[in-house]
Amino acid sequence: MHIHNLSQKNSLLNTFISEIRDVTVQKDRMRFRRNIERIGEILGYEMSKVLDYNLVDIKTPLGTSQINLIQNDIVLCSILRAGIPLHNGLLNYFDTAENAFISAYRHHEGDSDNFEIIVEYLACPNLENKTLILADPMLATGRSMVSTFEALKPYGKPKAIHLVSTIGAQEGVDYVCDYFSKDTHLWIATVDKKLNEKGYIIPGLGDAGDLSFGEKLQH
Ligand SMILES: O=P(O)(O)OC[C@H]1O[C@H](OP(=O)(O)OP(=O)(O)O)[C@H](O)[C@@H]1O
Ligand SMILES: O=c1cc[nH]c(=O)[nH]1
Ligand SMILES: [Mg+2]
Repeated sequence: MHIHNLSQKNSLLNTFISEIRDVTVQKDRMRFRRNIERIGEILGYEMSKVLDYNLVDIKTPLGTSQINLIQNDIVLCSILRAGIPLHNGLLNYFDTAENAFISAYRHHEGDSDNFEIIVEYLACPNLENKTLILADPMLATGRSMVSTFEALKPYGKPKAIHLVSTIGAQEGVDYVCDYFSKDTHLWIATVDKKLNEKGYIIPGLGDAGDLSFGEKLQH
């Protein structure tokens, strides 16, 4: 897998990462969502550099200008619910993309720290020969990404796969590396060292879904 960990180079991205982590700043729900969206915009821009381009003639009022434009048929698939702000950020730049949505959540049996990933809602276009962007802000164990991709398989074989995330744990990065093919790209804002016993990224940021949309009841 091609891993692009963007925090390895200093940039404005660090400001947005620091704000989604900061226990005080992250309480501003609108700012939290907007920062995830801004990170999505930056990750999308970086990803655009490895897409396929065609030389196109653009007619101006005074002549013709030639420019390379993206020729990939992009399908942007996000994992509900925490994926929504990241989806919006990517869609701000890939404005003609087709869209897919899938829900994945952790189901805990009673008080147990163990959980299974439940995939329920799925709306997806044909993926055959498309460029699939699979977005989820948190890559903790990596199981949501993998379960999601398994559920997408009946929709066709993409010609390229780009995983997009804001904060990952090394364990989750290793897990998706083992599962996805070598030519898959991972675009990630930063990677933390570990997970706690409940599968939360440490230091991470807490629960991205709750921070974006409010706490949900466990069921
Ligand atoms: O890599 P994993 O270990 O699978 O964990 C990451 C998943 O956990 C979060 O979703 P959550 O289950 O909290 O659902 P939510 O979006 O409704 O908050 C997050 O948005 C990912 O989908
Ligand atoms: O740290 C984590 C792990 C999974 N999901 C989150 O929202 N945060
Ligand atoms: Mg959550």
